[in-house]
Amino acid sequence: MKLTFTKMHGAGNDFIVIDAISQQVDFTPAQWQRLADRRFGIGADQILVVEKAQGAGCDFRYRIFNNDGSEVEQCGNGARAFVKFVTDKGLTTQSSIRVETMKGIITPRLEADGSITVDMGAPVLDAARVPFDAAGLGGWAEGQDTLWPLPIKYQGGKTVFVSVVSMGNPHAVQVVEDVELAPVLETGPLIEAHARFPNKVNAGFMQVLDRGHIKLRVYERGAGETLACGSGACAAVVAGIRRGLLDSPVRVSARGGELSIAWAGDGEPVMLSGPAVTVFEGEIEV
Ligand SMILES: N[C@@H](CCC[C@H](N)C(=O)O)C(=O)O
Repeated sequence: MKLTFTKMHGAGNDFIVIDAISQQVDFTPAQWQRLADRRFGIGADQILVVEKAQGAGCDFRYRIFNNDGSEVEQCGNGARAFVKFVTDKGLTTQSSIRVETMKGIITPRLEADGSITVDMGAPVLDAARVPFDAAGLGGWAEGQDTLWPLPIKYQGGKTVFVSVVSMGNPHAVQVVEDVELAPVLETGPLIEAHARFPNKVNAGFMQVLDRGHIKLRVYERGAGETLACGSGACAAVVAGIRRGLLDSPVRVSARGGELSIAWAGDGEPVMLSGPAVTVFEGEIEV
């Protein structure tokens, strides 16, 4: 069958976006993997699938697949691409859209100036619900946050200290001195697959430049290091504010572009803003 798609990105985090309202889309993990493959397929960090809403009061359902074929709960940069896609394709005329994801409802909004802001919902800060297995681990308080020691098999054995946050999907965030020198590619996979995270985890490396500006790299679960991670930016800013290092709003400089995160504190939703760009449209035989 022939599948039409749109190639998009948000700050360099790239997506294949598929309209599954007008097309039959029911692929295996191996097929998703092949579509996202940069040599044998179209190439992308994630595939975003736009479907009709299932529940009342929602406008669409939004499914997300990592480039390893796994289906996941959340994608912040993807949510902005999603809004641009449904708007450009004439699937909605609303500026505020209620979208079902695997982990709840998110509410992205197309602003009058064309920028897109996503209400990502309130972060989950209870370690067990991230999920993170803290049994027998001595975490300690820093500000309102808890830092957890995570032993990893790197350079003969190292311990990294992480904040754990769920933005619908799990994140482990550590503060590093210089993000460009941080061993993201070496330790990212070890943190991603650490036994303390039963669903695996996205590993964030944050350098604090000042109280309103961070540099961030994220080794994404199921996708490797990407040029930006929206939910990772939210998790890093939440951890930084709770640790007493940052004040909202925070500018997040990723390798692929800039994001802006605002958060009023525990129980409040995290607001994510940033770009969404269409690169090309295409058709592929699946
Ligand atoms: N790029 C994303 C997150 C995509 C999902 C993530 N890799 C996971 O497995 O949780 C974003 O912008 O949030």
